[in-house]
Amino acid sequence: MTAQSDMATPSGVPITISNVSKAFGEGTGKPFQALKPIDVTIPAGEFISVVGASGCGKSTLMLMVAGLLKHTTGEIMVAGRAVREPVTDVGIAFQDHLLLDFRTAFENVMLHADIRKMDRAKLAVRAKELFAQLRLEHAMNKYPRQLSGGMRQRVSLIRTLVHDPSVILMDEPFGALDALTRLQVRTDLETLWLRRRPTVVFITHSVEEAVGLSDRILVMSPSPGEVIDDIKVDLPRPRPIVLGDAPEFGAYVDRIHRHFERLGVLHGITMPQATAVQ
Ligand SMILES: Nc1ncnc2c1ncn2[C@@H]1O[C@H](COP(=O)(O)OP(=O)(O)OP(=O)(O)O)[C@@H](O)[C@H]1O
Repeated sequence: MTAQSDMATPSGVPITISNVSKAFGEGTGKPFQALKPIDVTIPAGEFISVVGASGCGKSTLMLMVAGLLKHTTGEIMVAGRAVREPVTDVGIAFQDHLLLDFRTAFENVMLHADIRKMDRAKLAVRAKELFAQLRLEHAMNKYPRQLSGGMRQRVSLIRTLVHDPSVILMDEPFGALDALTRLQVRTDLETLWLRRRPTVVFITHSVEEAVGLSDRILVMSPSPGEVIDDIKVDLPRPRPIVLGDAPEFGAYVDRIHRHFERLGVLHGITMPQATAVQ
């Protein structure tokens, strides 16, 4: 297990979200308040997850941090600079792997060389290193249609990480995977994150996945979303691939489920009082 003090120096940068809200359709006479004001400070190198009911505004928040959507109020700072346009030192992953059919896995990863005008030889070295770390060397020269869903998503993960961005934004990246593959990719992500510690904002519907991966979890209320709990996950790393049996893990999961039950997002939960984290 890795003590906090033994972990790699963060390559990530801090993110500050101050009084940030979002209303869609402003000026139409019928604006829709998607997010209430949010205040969150994310230190460099932290892995933070956001959980909440469908439609509570998780993706909206992520897109605003990426500078791909304008916030209605407040200020977002990434590495001390106000976000007013798309952030470039970032890796973004979505539920859909978004690989190009006509490029091999390797050439999909190398897209950055074309788009970001990066040194191709240097990027290729890093790409091969990541393919090896994820045990995917055999897939490098295959086309997406020749790969399984899990392999495609891992190639997409490599593409998200290959340029070593300071910030990684992931929107339900494992949502389309089967349960077993999901466990494996989660563990792979933690391994890769521990090596360089970029700052990660990870959106998931899986409370277990959030606890398995995060330093901290933001719990959001149903729409219009606001942060109703900010939980520090004090568990050693690397975390085991199957977390279910550890009582301290279950206590975090229970705490989040209880919020969802109180808010009417989940119904009929009966959980042991003894393990609840306060
Ligand atoms: N461009 C838009 N115009 C109008 N409303 C929008 C727009 N984008 C999102 N919304 C609305 O804002 C709310 C928040 O959407 P968002 O996609 O951020 O939720 P989410 O928590 O990520 O949901 P899910 O978990 O289902 O992906 C939803 O009610 C959605 O319909």
